Formats: sequence, C-alpha cells, structure tokens
Amino acid sequence: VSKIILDCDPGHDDAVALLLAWGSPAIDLVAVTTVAGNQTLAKVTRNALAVARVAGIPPNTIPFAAGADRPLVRVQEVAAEIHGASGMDGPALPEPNIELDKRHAIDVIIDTVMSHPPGEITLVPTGTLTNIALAVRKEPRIAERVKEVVLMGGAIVGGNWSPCAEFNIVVDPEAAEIVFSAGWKVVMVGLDVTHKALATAAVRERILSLGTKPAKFADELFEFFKEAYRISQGFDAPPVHDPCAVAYVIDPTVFTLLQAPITVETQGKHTVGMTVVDTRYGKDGGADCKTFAATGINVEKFWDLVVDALQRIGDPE
Ligand SMILES: Nc1ccc([C@@H]2N[C@H](CO)[C@@H](O)[C@H]2O)cc1
Ligand SMILES: [Ca+2]
Repeated sequence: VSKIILDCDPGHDDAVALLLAWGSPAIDLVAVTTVAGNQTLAKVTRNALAVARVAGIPPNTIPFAAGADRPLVRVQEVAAEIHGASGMDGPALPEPNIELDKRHAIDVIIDTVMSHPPGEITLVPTGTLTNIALAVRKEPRIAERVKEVVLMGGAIVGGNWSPCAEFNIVVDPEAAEIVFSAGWKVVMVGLDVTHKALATAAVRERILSLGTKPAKFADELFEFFKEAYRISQGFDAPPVHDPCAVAYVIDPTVFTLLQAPITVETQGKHTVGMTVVDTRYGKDGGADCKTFAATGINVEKFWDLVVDALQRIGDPE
C-alpha cells in the first residue's frame, strides 16, 4: 500500500483523483492539501472538502490543509473556462463536514514526510507546483525522504495553455523548475497520456451503472467537463488528467515511462512553461537521471481502477 499526499486544485479531474485515492485499496491517503490553480485557493479548498463529503471521508481522519494562494512570482491565472466560476461547476456540492487543518499545506507536507520513515511518503501533485516548491525550500531534507513525486503536469510534446505548455506547469513555472530539479525522483504524467484518458459515453455508462451517489456525482462532473472541453478545446469526450497520476502510484504497469532529463522553460517568449524532455541520452536518460515522463497508458486498465475505487466507496451517506 502506497502512502500518498494529494496536493490538488479541484477541479473536476482533481475530484476524480481524490475519489480514486480514497477508494483504492492500494492507496493510504495520509493528507490532502490544496493550492491555487484551476480557481482561487478559497474555491478549490471548498471544492476539496465537498468531494471529501461525497467520498465519505470521516472528519478527524485525514488532514485537509490549504496552501499557496498564488504562484511564487507570476500573476495568478485560473481556468474558469474549463472548470467554471466555482472551479467545479456542474454537480450540487454538499456542505463540508471536515474542518481545515490549522497548519499551512506546506507544513502538513513537511510534518507528514518528516514524521514517516524515509522512502514511505509519495507526493502526488495534481495542480500547480507552488506548495511542493515552497515545502522543499522550507525543509530541503524532504527531497531525500520522499519516496517519489508523481505529478500530473507538463507534456513531452504539446500543451493546453499554450502550444507547448501545460496549465499546471505554466501558471507557476518557477515552482515547477524547483520541483523538477530538487533531486528526488519525479514521474511526470503529462498530456501525452492524460489526453487518452477520456470519459467516453461507454466509460460513463459503466460508472453510472454502479448506482451510487458518488458515481452520479462523478458523472455530473464529467457532464460539465465534457461541454467545457468541447467548447474550449474541441474534444468529443473530456480527458480526465489528474487520476492518471494516482493510477500510476496504484499500478505503475498501467503506464510506460521514458527516463530522461526534464527541465522547465521559465524565460521563453513563446515557450515559457514548456517541460523540456531531453531524449538525446537513450533509455536511461544518462548519468544519474531522476526524472521520468509517461509515454503510454493502458486506458482500459486505468478506467478499471477508477470504477473499482468508486465501487468500494459505495454510498457513504
Ligand atoms: N484547460 C485546462 C486547464 C487546466 C486543467 C487542470 N490542469 C491540469 C491539466 O492541464 C489538470 O490538473 C486539470 O485539473 C485542465 C484543463
Ligand atoms: Ca488539477
């Protein structure tokens, strides 16, 4: 069982990542932290607590903590055209029943990592990397204590916020550069694979047939996400990015990886936020390469994990 901290900005797909992490028997969700990204910090935090209620996460079990409310250097950008004004438009959101932890998210991350043996905690960021960058700057020792960082973000080729930059990276590229160069193992689950994790009609039928409230909630998320993605990016079905990072932790064989140096462009006029994956060094990425990029995904196995997790969550209320 993998112990993870989910650092997220719910976000329709972050919500599915949280449901997957909570429902999967292969994951021990030890903390949830939020970061400004898809929407403002207040909105994504409220959304995270609403998803926790849907998932039936009992109060006083897992710390939920809010983190950075803006990027390190640049002006905050949100993705309202995809996630709506609330950050999770579509389903009615239940009232939260979990009180936020008093600590800042980065202190929950640091305290959790430093209080567990080395190599036990996996960080799973599915939003901007502001919290992760601040945490490793405040307590550099987490870089050698964390098992690995498995993040949804970036792309080997392409982008969704510019022709060559993905939202989570480009909104805070300075934070991303800190994370990719901190010395810990980083697995980048980027658009190359997440754009294949589509919530098609068949997938939604499978999920709805579970007949539970969390399944219905997920389908209502997909309905809004589908329309937003159709209008803004011309997709027939919405790519559900964030649960791909959690799925990698559950079963790495669902993905194929490329070991290669990855750096983040922070100066480019046309290329800022690009994750530059250096494929010149062949299969092991050259000496002491700690960064990996996902190149392939078994989409059927991915959705099996999501359906299984929702099935195990059942109907908590
Ligand atoms: N257009 C768009 C913008 C942001 C996101 C969010 N950022 C990542 C994908 O770019 C995911 O974490 C998702 O929550 C998705 C689509
Ligand atoms: Ca996200």
